[in-house]
Order: sequence, then C-alpha cells, then structure tokens
Amino acid sequence: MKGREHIDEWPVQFAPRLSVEAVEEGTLLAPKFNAEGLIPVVTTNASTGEVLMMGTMNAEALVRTIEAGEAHYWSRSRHCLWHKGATSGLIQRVVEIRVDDDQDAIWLRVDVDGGASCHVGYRSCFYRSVPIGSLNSGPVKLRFEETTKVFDPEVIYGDAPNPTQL
Ligand SMILES: N=c1c2ncn([C@@H]3O[C@H](COP(=O)(O)OP(=O)(O)OP(=O)(O)O)[C@@H](O)[C@H]3O)c2ncn1[C@@H]1O[C@H](COP(=O)(O)O)[C@@H](O)[C@H]1O
Ligand SMILES: [Mg+2]
Ligand SMILES: [Zn+2]
Repeated sequence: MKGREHIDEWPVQFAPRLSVEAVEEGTLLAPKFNAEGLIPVVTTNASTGEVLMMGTMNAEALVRTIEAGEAHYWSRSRHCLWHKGATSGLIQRVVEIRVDDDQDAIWLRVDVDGGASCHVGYRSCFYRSVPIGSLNSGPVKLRFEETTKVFDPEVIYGDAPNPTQL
C-alpha cells in the first residue's frame, strides 16, 4: 500500500484467528486468505439482490474497500490490485460488507455507477443460465437472461487485452 509499506501502518487492522468461537461468534474481523493470499468475494446489487460478480481480494484490496467504500479486487488475470471502475467509470459503491461464518468469504452489497458490472457489457457477469433437465446430446445450450448490453466494451475499454483466458 503506497506510503504504508508495513501492514501495521494500514488504516484497517485484522484480528488474529485465535479460536473457532472467536472467528464464528466474535465481533472482530479475522479474514482467512488462502495460500495465495486471496479471499473469494461475491458482489450483489444492494437493491435487487442480483448476483453481479464473483471476484477475489487480497488483504490490500479488502483494506482499500473498507477504507474507501468502493470495491477493490485482486485481478488474477492481470495480477494487480483492481479498483473496479477505474477505467470504465463503473464504480461499485459499497453499501454493506459481510463476512461469512468462518470468515473465508466476503459478500459486497453495492450500487453500481452506470448500472453494469461485467466487462462483457452486461449488468451481471451471470448473464446466462443453464437449462435444467435438458438432456439432448451435445453441449449444453445456454440461455441469455440478459439480452441487451448496458455498454459497448469496445468503446469503453478500447484495445485493452480481454481478461477472459481460455
Ligand atoms: N472490468 C473488468 C471486469 N468487470 C467484471 N469482471 C469480472 O470479474 C471477475 C473477476 O475478474 P479477474 O480479472 O479477477 O479474473 P479472475 O476470475 O480472478 O481470473 P480467471 O481465473 O477468471 O482468469 C470475472 O468474472 C470478470 O468477468 C471483470 N473482469 C475484468 N475487467 C477488466 O478490468 C479492466 C478495468 O475495467 P474497470 O474496472 O471496469 O474500469 C478492464 O481491462 C476490464 O476488461
Ligand atoms: Mg473468472
Ligand atoms: Zn463479467
């Protein structure tokens, strides 16, 4: 974190994970980051509950999100701290941050400037559904639940590399 190189200088401190009871029933934030230093984050629309994104944070992204009230993630495809909307203006304003029982998953409830959270141009990253019970042979055919894009990624992101990796 720029100008605050040591974790003790960060504006938000996490508690140590000293007991199951403290983690599950206590009142201190003691997040569990995985071996790569990451924690999964599910982000929903604060008004509608719609799931918008599944992302990851490192400790710095979580601290910055708490500090700024705007969603910050760790981009695994671009290997950098990612302030969502820094390029596109599609900032996610955090209404509430929740942590799950064992504190190894984060839930962000957000309002989104511009109404879209997906780099493909849709409102939600989960813009397609998988039909239940369709057992025809061949690949499962997806159904588009969102049919119009909120924005045109080519206009917004230009020639930036597409983060979707095959
Ligand atoms: N803007 C987005 C963006 N919005 C939503 N998402 C979704 O966020 C999820 C996490 O993205 P990551 O890049 O962290 O990828 P990952 O899932 O960790 O890594 P993979 O294993 O999938 O490669 C994915 O489901 C993405 O589809 C985005 N992923 C990438 N971007 C890129 O971020 C850059 C900045 O965009 P803004 O933040 O909108 O300014 C642009 O280059 C965009 O292409
Ligand atoms: Mg992904
Ligand atoms: Zn997406």
